Amino acid sequence: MASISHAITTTTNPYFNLPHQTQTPSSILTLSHSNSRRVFKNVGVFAEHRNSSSTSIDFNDPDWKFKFQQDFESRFRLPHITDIFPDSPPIPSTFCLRMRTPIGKDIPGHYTLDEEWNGYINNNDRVLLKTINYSSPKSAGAECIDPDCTWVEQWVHRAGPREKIYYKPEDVKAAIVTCGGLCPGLNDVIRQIVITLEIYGVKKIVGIPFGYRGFSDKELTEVPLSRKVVQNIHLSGGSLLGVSRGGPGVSDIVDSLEDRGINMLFVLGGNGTHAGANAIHNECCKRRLKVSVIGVPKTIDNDILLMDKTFGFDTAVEEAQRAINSAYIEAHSAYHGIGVVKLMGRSSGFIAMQASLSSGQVDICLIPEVPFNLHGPHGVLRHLQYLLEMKGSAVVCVAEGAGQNLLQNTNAKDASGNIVFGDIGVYIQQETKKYFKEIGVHADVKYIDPTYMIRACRANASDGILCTVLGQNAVHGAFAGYSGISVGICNTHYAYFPIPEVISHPRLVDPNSRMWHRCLTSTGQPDFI
Ligand SMILES: Nc1ncnc2c1ncn2[C@@H]1O[C@H](COP(=O)(O)OP(=O)(O)O)[C@@H](O)[C@H]1O
Ligand SMILES: O=P(O)(O)OC[C@H]1O[C@](O)(COP(=O)(O)O)[C@@H](O)[C@@H]1O
Ligand SMILES: [Mg+2]
Repeated sequence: MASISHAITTTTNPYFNLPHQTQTPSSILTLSHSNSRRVFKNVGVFAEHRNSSSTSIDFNDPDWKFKFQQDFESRFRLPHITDIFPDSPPIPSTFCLRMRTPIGKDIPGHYTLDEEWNGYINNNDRVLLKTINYSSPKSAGAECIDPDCTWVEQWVHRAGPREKIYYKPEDVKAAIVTCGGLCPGLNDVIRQIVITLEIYGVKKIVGIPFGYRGFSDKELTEVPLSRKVVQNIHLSGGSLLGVSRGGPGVSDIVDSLEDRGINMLFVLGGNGTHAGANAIHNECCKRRLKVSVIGVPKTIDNDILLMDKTFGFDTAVEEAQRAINSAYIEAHSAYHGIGVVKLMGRSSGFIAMQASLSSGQVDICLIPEVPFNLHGPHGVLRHLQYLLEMKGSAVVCVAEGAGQNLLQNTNAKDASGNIVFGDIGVYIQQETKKYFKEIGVHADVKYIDPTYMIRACRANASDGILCTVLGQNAVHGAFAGYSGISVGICNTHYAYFPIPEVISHPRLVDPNSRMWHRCLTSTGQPDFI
């Protein structure tokens, strides 16, 4: 309901002051949320930054912000091989862009065609991690550090080629391994890593087959990689090297690295794989091995912290919306049709949320982060009945990890230790059929499970670019001497992160975020509690 109130807007920069009714009459129209049924939970909680150091901050200390930033800087410091080998000499980079020096040397302010310009990243370059200044902890999606939601700058390390490198290309044996489930773009990243390594001058490049398992299984042999081998692999989905879950322990993997003489390891995988990569890095440090371990986050679930998105996610959403479209057409063409689509998303509902948003054909979106009831006056089934009455058909999009409390716990785990979920899609399908039968209303329920179809496809253009940049930056990070790091996109820039910071917990959809609110606005669904 709209209500009249008197308010004064405050703004610090007159040039960016948005025109507003407050600037003419003194009374303005503000939107009251008194009608809203939504409960805004966790207001003021910084979703991605919950950590022991920041929760122990004494905000009465006038220096708290300075101390927080110091702590942040040390947490985001990138492990470097000079931590173990302080005398390791830096050498001039063999990755050279000088042939591509900008022309127009006579134009003032432009670099000249001499030593000055080379296209390298300065080690002190930083990327701003958070770009919104929330003026109130009650702002939708506010991620706050202190109770007043004060602006605190948080900087992470910019990714890219450095002027000095810590490996002679002729001494490098690089290996690539792809672990976990499939994800669109794996081949694009493999390809770009190989191409960039070759540009640095590396000759020994191998692929480890079938994830970490390839380090221990004697029947699996290394795959020699070169530009020629990888030239066209991005034209198809999957992974040239194969993937797997489970596999040997960290100690066995590092034994294998030693035996094979591998000193650069590129690990493509999700949070499990990254936990493994970090453990491999730590073990190499313990054994005093000069090895760079670099992670490239791979997961259609998009559940890695601090990044705009992970590669393959966009493609998965695009494919998922095709399935939703089919469900919509089926439902819309049937008398009292209901389409149910189950999408991946173990603990995070990003695919379901984004696919619902992009398709615009979903009436009910269910994700693991938001509890719901199926039965009862506010349950999903009652709303489906309402939708059939009002519009004759309905589409439900459910993430695989949603509503697990409604199912029997199987206690089963996969080879990597991930919980095997009950099938929420099948359950919703069955319960829906039962419900409408019981109330004597005809309902034609169609269930679509496109799970493996959405991750086995080739990367789309946007993911193709992301993969290319991530692959290149992974190699730059290794040559720069970093280890135990991961590369990601952050506010459209590329950054390196210490692995523990991006996997401390799975990234989740924040039910207070604007994106989830937008999804709810789009579906028009109520709360199901
Ligand atoms: N905490 C961990 N420490 C070491 N290795 C791990 C850990 N969790 C998973 N792994 C290994 O990482 C690989 C991939 O993990 P998984 O959870 O299946 O996929 P993802 O990396 O996509 O999350 C598996 O080979 C698994 O054994
Ligand atoms: O059947 P699989 O291969 O275990 O994969 C299923 C899992 O793969 C995923 O798509 C991605 O998981 P990972 O990021 O761990 O590879 C999950 O959403 C899903 O639970
Ligand atoms: Mg995982």
